Amino acid sequence: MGETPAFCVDSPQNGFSNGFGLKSKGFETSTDVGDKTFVIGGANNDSASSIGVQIFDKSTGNWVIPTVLGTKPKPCKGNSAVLLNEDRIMIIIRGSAPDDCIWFLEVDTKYVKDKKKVLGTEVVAWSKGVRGDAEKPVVISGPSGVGKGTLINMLMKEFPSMFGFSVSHTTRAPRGMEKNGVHYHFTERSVMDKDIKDGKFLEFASVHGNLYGTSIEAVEAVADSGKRCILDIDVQGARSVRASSLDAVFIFVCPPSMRKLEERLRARGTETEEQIKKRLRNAKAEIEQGKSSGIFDHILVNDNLDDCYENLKELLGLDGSTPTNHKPSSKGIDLPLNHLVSKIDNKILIKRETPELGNASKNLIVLDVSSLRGGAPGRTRGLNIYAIDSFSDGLNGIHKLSQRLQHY
Ligand SMILES: Nc1nc2c(ncn2[C@@H]2O[C@H](COP(=O)(O)OP(=O)(O)O)[C@@H](O)[C@H]2O)c(=O)[nH]1
Ligand SMILES: Nc1ncnc2c1ncn2[C@@H]1O[C@H](COP(=O)(O)OP(=O)(O)O)[C@@H](O)[C@H]1O
Repeated sequence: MGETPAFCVDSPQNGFSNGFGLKSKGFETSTDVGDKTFVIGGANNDSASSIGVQIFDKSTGNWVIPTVLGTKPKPCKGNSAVLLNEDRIMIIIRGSAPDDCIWFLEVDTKYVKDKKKVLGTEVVAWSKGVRGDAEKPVVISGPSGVGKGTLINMLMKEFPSMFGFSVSHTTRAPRGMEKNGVHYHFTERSVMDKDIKDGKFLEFASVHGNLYGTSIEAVEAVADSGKRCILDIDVQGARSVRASSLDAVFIFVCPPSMRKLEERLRARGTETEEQIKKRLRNAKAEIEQGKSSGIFDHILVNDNLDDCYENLKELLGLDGSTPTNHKPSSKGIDLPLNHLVSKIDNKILIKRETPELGNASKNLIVLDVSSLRGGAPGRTRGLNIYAIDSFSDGLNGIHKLSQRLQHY
């Protein structure tokens, strides 16, 4: 048997306690989940550009370096760790920018369990926490030629700083105007098969005889740019995403008739006769599934393009008053550098350690984690944050707390 990792607090300068008996020395914290101890902090083993994660398996006495998915937080001067629902650890990063201080390390969520099965290794996944209901990703599906690409282009043109396109991988050949890395990542089948096996895809499906898939990186690249992610994927892909933790808005676009759909496909002139026939055959089943599967939140009929576009904008909450250069709000959290962390029910209390600024300062920050949504891959939404002025005893009980809560 190996030794259980021991972490002790020497002094506040060298380490800190987060209030739960989870202690760190230097820049690491340790959190027990079942038989495993997750040690989080320092730099990642293979790169100094991200925070490290190691697992001590108490049942075997072995240390394990897990496969770490997701965009990772940068190395930091220390963190506090709070276990939530036995399946994810909330990490509060010390000394980071206000929009970069709350992260979640998923250790046993459905997403992580699925990836463990695929990869056959220990897996953890990072997801950054964002306040409130930062705009959900948008999944758009519909038969070939219905106008998905046209509608998405209109949206991206009108709101360039708001939306980002999830660039899929595909094994199909590029069309004349299509650019690698912009419209698709055009890929060899063997490469894509391997990447799928390695767990790099959120979803994939065989569509009209080619393989298509959304990589985790594609979704995270958009989230990292602070934009709302748009996915143009088929119904099978939408079903997979629905079953994932992405927590998106699902929209299905229907043609006004099969005849109109055929006309559009032919007028586009990008497919051979054989490919057009195949796409029209598949369209019938796709429309049936789109309407009856329960996957989609909204069904849009693309008859008149301008009307359909207006309806799409309305669904996405983009009424006339939305500035076209609007960005999804990503207000951060100004955490005091030195703080103590504790948990009461679904509230995480972050108490300033040195309230020398006096009672006028916000001494206690409360993170309400009762309605978290989403998660890896992508963001964890639904964090609610409050601050309390002069709070003499931060751990005095939830009843007192609730009387004093005020919006931050
Ligand atoms: N599941 C899945 N479907 C995708 C993805 N990317 C594109 N598709 C779908 O594949 C189908 C064919 O796309 P494409 O070859 O661009 O043809 P088009 O729909 O006629 O423009 C469409 O239904 C797309 O929505 C993806 O990453 N995953
Ligand atoms: N409402 C519409 N009325 C007429 N033509 C349309 C309409 N919407 C899109 N189109 C045209 O139909 C063709 C197929 O649209 P596209 O956006 O490429 O479809 P998809 O991405 O769903 O395959 C394009 O030539 C486009 O200009």
